[in-house]
Amino acid sequence: MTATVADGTTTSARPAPAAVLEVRDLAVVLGGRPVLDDVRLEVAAGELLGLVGPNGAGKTTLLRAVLGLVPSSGRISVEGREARSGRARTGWAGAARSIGYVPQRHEFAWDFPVTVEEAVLTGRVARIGWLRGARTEDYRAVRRALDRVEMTHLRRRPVGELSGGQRQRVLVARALALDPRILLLDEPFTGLDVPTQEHLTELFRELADEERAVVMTNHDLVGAVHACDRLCLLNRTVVASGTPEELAGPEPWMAAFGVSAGSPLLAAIAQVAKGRPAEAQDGGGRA
Ligand SMILES: Nc1ncnc2c1ncn2[C@@H]1O[C@H](COP(=O)(O)OP(=O)(O)OP(=O)(O)O)[C@@H](O)[C@H]1O
Repeated sequence: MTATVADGTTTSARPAPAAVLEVRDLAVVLGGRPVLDDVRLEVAAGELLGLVGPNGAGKTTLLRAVLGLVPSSGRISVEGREARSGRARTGWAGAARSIGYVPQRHEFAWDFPVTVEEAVLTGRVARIGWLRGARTEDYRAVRRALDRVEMTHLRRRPVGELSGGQRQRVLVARALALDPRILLLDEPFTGLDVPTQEHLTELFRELADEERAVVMTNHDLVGAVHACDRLCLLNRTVVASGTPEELAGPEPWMAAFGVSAGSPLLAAIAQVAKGRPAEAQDGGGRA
């Protein structure tokens, strides 16, 4: 595992496994303003990566750039195949089948008159296509995804009648309906109670342990330090990245978040990072 700090310092504890998602020199300009610059990121199979940074740091934009939803330049490769090279989109259609995306909950049209099952089926569009009908295998994939998030019993419920936690599970199931190698989750815990957060964290851990690369943005920094194998501290560019243990010191957090040395946040992060169980320090359930 490698910890890289923006000043170029790199420490390496063991060789990094092959990256399933690789981002190089990524830049995004929106409304004439640079939002991301020189972003470099690698995520390996089996890894749960926390993408953290202050409001407006570009976390959502980074996920959207990986999905090809915002104009960008740089190189993005998915499972070893280039989805973007320079300014050219080369293999985005193929990449879309490998990536499951869970947007922020408010981005989904919950007042649309569809059932849970139908909403999850929309996650198969990259495989089915817009104009073809769903087949038995698609409904089977939906059923498996709903089982996974324990929502099968609510499959005929209109999505507008669901609670916040149930809606979050539907969005996760919708992403899982593709059986993706990469899962991108944008603030999956916002507005959820602690038991629901813990339950979803366990699920994300399991999904990573199945050799998926899981990336989640999270405003709960202490929670991210506790749960993730590795953290990427983003503020327009990658300020630092490494395991929670490698990032236990205050400097990267002060640089990324602009907090002062006396911030209680720094002590909480250090305490959680150093107190993580040995198996978590070794990358969760990964071999
Ligand atoms: N469509 C857009 N046009 C212009 N600027 C945009 C657009 N979308 C996002 N931005 C700007 O890009 C910057 C990064 O936004 P982004 O939503 O990626 O940040 P974030 O780290 O996810 O923030 P938060 O934690 O508040 O959700 C912000 O300054 C935002 O105003």
